[in-house]
Amino acid sequence: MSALLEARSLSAGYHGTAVVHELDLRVEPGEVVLLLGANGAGKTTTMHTLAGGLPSLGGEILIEGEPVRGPAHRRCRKQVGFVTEERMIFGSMSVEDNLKLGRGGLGPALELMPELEKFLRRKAGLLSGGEQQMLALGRALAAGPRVLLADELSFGLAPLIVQRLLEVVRKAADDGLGALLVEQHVRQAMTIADRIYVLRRGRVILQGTADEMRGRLSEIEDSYLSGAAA
Ligand SMILES: Nc1ncnc2c1ncn2[C@@H]1O[C@H](COP(=O)(O)OP(=O)(O)OP(=O)(O)O)[C@@H](O)[C@H]1O
Repeated sequence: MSALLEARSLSAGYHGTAVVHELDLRVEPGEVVLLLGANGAGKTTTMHTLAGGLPSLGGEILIEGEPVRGPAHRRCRKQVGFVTEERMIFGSMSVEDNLKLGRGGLGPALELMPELEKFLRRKAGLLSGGEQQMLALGRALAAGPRVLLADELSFGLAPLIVQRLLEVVRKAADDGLGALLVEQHVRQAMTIADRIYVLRRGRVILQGTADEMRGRLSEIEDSYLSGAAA
């Protein structure tokens, strides 16, 4: 069976110079997959390339078994949702209007994130960082993507909010979504993850199930995720 999202020997980078080399990665329906690595390992470059914001420098990206090449809007049509730490919301618009702008509309977003109901008339820019990210994630998931790419979804947020955002992603995966997450909150993210890839200098140096990795978490953090290991 085809993976929802697959990178085959993907090279990615800037101005023709690869910083991610021959990456092989799969996300299956129902899976939450973590992409980990120290600063500069190539996680964001990988996510932007998979999302279509950066052209790939080699290899293939397949969505539901079909190779994709086009720019980001073409990939969105292929049902890839993308959320980043930059909280893609319209700050001067109300929460309600932000949700209505999403392809999924208001109802499904509120079902996913009932917390947003009490803020509907508030300008999105006045919400806390965590509430803004709930808005961005709720809107992205309400659109019903097959794949969610989330780059530092919970950057700078309090643990309780991080837990809530991760729970929502887990629930969506339980309903059939495939999610690829880059997360600084490694221990928390591991609690909802199925599989993990660890990148170092743009190459996968470790991969396995979350169960396999959980027992080795301290070692993984010391060896691969510290700044010095980039
Ligand atoms: N716009 C850019 N132009 C040129 N090189 C870049 C650009 N953005 C990132 N890089 C380089 O690409 C490499 C990978 O960076 P990337 O941001 O993908 O890593 P990362 O794993 O996401 O790190 P971090 O956790 O710090 O965000 C780094 O060497 C970085 O300096």
